[in-house]
Amino acid sequence: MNLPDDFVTKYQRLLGTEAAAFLASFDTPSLSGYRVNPTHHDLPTTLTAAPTVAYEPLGHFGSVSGRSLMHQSGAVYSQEPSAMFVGATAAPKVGERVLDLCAAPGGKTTHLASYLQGTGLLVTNEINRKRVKVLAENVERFGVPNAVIFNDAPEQLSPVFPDYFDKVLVDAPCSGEGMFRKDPAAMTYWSLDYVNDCAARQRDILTEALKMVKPGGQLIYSTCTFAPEEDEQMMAWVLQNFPEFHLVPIQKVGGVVDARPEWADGNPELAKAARLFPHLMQGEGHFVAKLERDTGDAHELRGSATLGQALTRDQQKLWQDFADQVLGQATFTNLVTVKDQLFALPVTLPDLKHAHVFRPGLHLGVFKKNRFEPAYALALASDPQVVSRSLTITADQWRAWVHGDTFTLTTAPEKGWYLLVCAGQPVGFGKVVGNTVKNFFPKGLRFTVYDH
Ligand SMILES: C[S@@+](CC[C@H](N)C(=O)[O-])C[C@H]1O[C@@H](n2cnc3c(N)ncnc32)[C@H](O)[C@@H]1O
Repeated sequence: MNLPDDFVTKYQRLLGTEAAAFLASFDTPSLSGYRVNPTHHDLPTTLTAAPTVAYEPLGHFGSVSGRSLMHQSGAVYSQEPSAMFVGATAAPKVGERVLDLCAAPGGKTTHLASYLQGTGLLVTNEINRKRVKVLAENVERFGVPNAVIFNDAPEQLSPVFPDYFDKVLVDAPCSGEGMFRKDPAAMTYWSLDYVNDCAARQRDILTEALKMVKPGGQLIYSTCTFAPEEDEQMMAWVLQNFPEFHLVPIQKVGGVVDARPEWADGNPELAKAARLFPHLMQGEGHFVAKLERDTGDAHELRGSATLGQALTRDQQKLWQDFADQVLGQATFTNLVTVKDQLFALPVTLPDLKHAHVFRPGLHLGVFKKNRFEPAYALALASDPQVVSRSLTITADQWRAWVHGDTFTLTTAPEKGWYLLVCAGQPVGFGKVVGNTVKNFFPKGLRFTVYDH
């Protein structure tokens, strides 16, 4: 691989005798990976028996097509193996309040969601307007029920959530050196100056992110770059400027190694952070650190967010009829409508000030005149083993479904909405009329499955 000259010189100087192995790793193939969704059942053994990633039991080596049933239904999330170390380090506990500040396209967010198991609160934010849509699609696809999605700059969120979260993840925009092997295009905008620009932006992001960690809470900082300016030096800067934070050790397995204090101010504490080098482990380059805030008093929050409107009596009845008939024992609380769209909010949020909510919670559906149409997001968050009305479809019918076509059944079941299930996986809500299944697969997500 034709690496930038300045890059080669810099890492020869930093790594000394190790540099040859490091630089040679850029000419070896990058590895793909995926995480399985722990809320899904009946996954094929071809997925679950593939070699696992040392630090993440849900993670496997291998690739899953974006046009496959397992991908579409949210049974898996494709993620580069080293990136899984970030979520595994954060490992939020059931019931915690978690913030993913730089979240699109959603790899870490969906991973954090697997740890939370639908409990607590997952605030997931993306500053970029286009990218927040992709984040929302992935959160929906993975069937995450407890996420609120924001589209804000960190400085818009920090006044809303002071001292609020048990865990804050800053998966920072960075110079991307760790991705050169997987995505050589990342080299085109790289320069020594770019590294310094990224570091300046990371200091701004961290300044706001640290304000949102509650006393005793943790901030996980990660990059996919080798640059010490963005890694050890960034953590040294936090320790020097925010004395209520200290680094806590990270368990290192599978070739993950200590960070390099000598690449910053020499503070031995920095070795508690982790480096993932492609010449030492199976994955791309990453840096991960875990900061913890001292215990103490938290800022008292006043006021609460007014999100959406309460349901009218008619809307309540339409929703309840649908829930009783199709969902069975599924229960959702905190229901609100936003322009006739129905959402279940995970919890009461504090006063949102000037923040921008992109999705206030799980999208349940939409009220249209005198009927209720269930949402795709609700289908993918539904458990086929729990809902009372489901329809098992064949692989060919699934292909028609994701292509946007109606399809016919050999017998006509009772008219109405059904959770369509293919090979045990939820794939959407279809409306059965006679022996026809009307297609409600979202237009923007439709695709063609080609034969190999
Ligand atoms: C490394 S990517 C995040 C990847 C994501 N965590 C995942 O695992 O899928 C960094 C993200 O930070 C966003 N970003 C860029 N500038 C930012 C800023 N000033 N504040 C917050 N986020 C920013 C980018 O748009 C990008 O989506």
